[in-house]
Amino acid sequence: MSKFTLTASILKRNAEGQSAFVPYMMAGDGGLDVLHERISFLEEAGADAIEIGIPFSDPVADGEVIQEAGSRALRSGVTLRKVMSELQAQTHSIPLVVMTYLNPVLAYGLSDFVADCEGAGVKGLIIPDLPYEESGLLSDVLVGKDIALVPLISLTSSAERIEKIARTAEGFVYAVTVNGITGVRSGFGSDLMDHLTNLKRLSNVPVLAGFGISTPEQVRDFSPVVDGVIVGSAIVTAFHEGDLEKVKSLIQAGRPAVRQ
Ligand SMILES: O=P(O)(O)OC[C@@H](O)[C@@H](O)c1c[nH]c2ccccc12
Repeated sequence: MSKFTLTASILKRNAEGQSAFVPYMMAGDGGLDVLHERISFLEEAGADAIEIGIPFSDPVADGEVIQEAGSRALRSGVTLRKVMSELQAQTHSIPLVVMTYLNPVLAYGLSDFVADCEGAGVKGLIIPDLPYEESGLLSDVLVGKDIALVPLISLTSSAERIEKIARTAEGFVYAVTVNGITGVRSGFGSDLMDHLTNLKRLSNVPVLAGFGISTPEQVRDFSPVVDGVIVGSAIVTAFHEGDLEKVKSLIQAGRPAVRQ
């Protein structure tokens, strides 16, 4: 068993012959009041971990759908601090992965942030603007904690860099499937499956694909190649429109998948 709860949750799903599913939701979209309800819904629908986005004023990696969800949350006054205290108020058994840009974390204070994550059931962090070379800043404070610092690997990284990041990854490897920002895509590059197979070979932790995956068919296409998928924009849109059946069908799409 891995030392991280986050990894164990993904491996457990894979051990059942199924692909893991990690939905992304924007904290505070629809109001902070619905945060716990949505987490419970995703957990009951079969998610293996939940990526919780923190709204931020300058979300450089986010596409239109996530940006708009972030703006809605910001307009209603949602901050990292408010999300953390809401998460601490009621914990869930599903591992939570907080996705935030670095600035709000620095403003919060690194060690306060990590302590509050521990009290909130946060089992992983994704910080897209924290480069691998500077990850020591945070990993120093995470030593001995059950909070994985999940790295993103982009398609344009050099082979050397890919290898280094994959070998030292914690929690899982977030394999970014497209060049560019988050959001719905109709197709993927032809070399993508080779790239993902290579990442799986190099990595000691599960490899999850994310960016541009928005339909049950796409979820199914990825499930034989990687250990799971991350779906953001499609989930955010479905919640915004109140289409809970769509959320369920995305989560169930890779199951039962026939995996080797
Ligand atoms: O929305 P998509 O294309 O399904 O991609 C997932 C993505 O939204 C989520 O993981 C995410 C939202 N913002 C990010 C910033 C960087 C990396 C990842 C993310």
